[in-house]
Amino acid sequence: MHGTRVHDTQQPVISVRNLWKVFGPKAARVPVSAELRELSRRELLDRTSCTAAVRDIEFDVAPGEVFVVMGLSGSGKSTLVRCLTRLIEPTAGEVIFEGEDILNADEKRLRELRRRKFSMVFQHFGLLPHRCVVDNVAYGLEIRGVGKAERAKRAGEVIELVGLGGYEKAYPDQLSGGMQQRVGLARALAGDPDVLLFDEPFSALDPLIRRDMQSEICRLHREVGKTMVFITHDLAEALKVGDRILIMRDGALVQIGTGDELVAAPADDYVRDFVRDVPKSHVLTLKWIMRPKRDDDPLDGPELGPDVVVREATRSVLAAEKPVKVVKDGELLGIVGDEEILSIIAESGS
Ligand SMILES: Nc1ncnc2c1ncn2[C@@H]1O[C@H](COP(=O)(O)OP(=O)(O)OP(=O)(O)O)[C@@H](O)[C@H]1O
Repeated sequence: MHGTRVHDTQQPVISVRNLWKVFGPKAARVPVSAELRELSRRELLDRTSCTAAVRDIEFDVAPGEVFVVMGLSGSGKSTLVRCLTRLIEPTAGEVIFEGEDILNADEKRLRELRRRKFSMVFQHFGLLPHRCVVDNVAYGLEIRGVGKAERAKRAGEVIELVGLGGYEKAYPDQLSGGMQQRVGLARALAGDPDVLLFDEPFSALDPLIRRDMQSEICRLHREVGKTMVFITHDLAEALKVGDRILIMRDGALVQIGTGDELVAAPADDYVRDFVRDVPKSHVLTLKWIMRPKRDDDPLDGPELGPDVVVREATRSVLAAEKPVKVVKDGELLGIVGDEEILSIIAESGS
């Protein structure tokens, strides 16, 4: 969802600092021991019978951002996201939500936060089988004590929003997987939470339906602008829905960046492996491929911005008789000619 960028001046919705989740006996000693903290996953398990599922993670999520957490199976994605609402109790660290450290919240406050501020969408929908669509969607509102007429009105609105108008009285087993997940989405949106958390929501769906649902998330995000934290192990999905992507390995943070940053400048071989098959021309923007101006460059060619995706610029660069100037706020940042474009296209295999 390009275009929504993080602004440094905005107060983050979620700030995570030095977060650890260790499973196993006497887990709390691990984050505070200079020696144990440094052990590899295997060494830690052998020495202490503990698994550090989340190791010293830090990040901020900006208002309205779609923040993706990605990594191979077992890298700690689900544990990390569950720690954000204390569905899993963190071992150490801070989770600041709208200025409040929720690790200090008591049970009552935590229940309130989960009911009003966060909503989670799971891979296996978690719908109530004996309730029709509208009653599933309204369930959270019912628990909050919202009156019947208001529940029905709000449920009707979000059912329309996710494209399920007409199915209000259907039961979950009468719906396809994609439609059931739309019900899951409507249910999550019904309570108007500040943050939506998605745990691999589309992994159980057929590839075509999955693609539709990814587009649906982009559309919903444009329409409602909610802050979202989205777990996936699929890079194409991460690139499609995410403003920024956090890559995890063995519980630790490897890199955080926008899709083009990860593809252009992977932090290590693990990230490089993830992004290897991404068609570069679809992700990289002109700022990554431009070269410095040379003295003999004609400067009366067309202008394009640094954030134009290479694929979108290809036609105009190749059609232009002069090299294209990459310009932002009137400043010449660099030059892109046929050579720069063609080398990226060749690498992309597209
Ligand atoms: N309750 C638990 N007790 C002990 N170890 C656990 C527990 N839950 C998770 N782990 C371990 O923590 C690590 C991270 O698991 P987690 O499920 O967070 O990874 P993931 O990246 O979400 O994987 P997947 O994509 O397969 O769901 C794994 O090694 C897992 O075995």
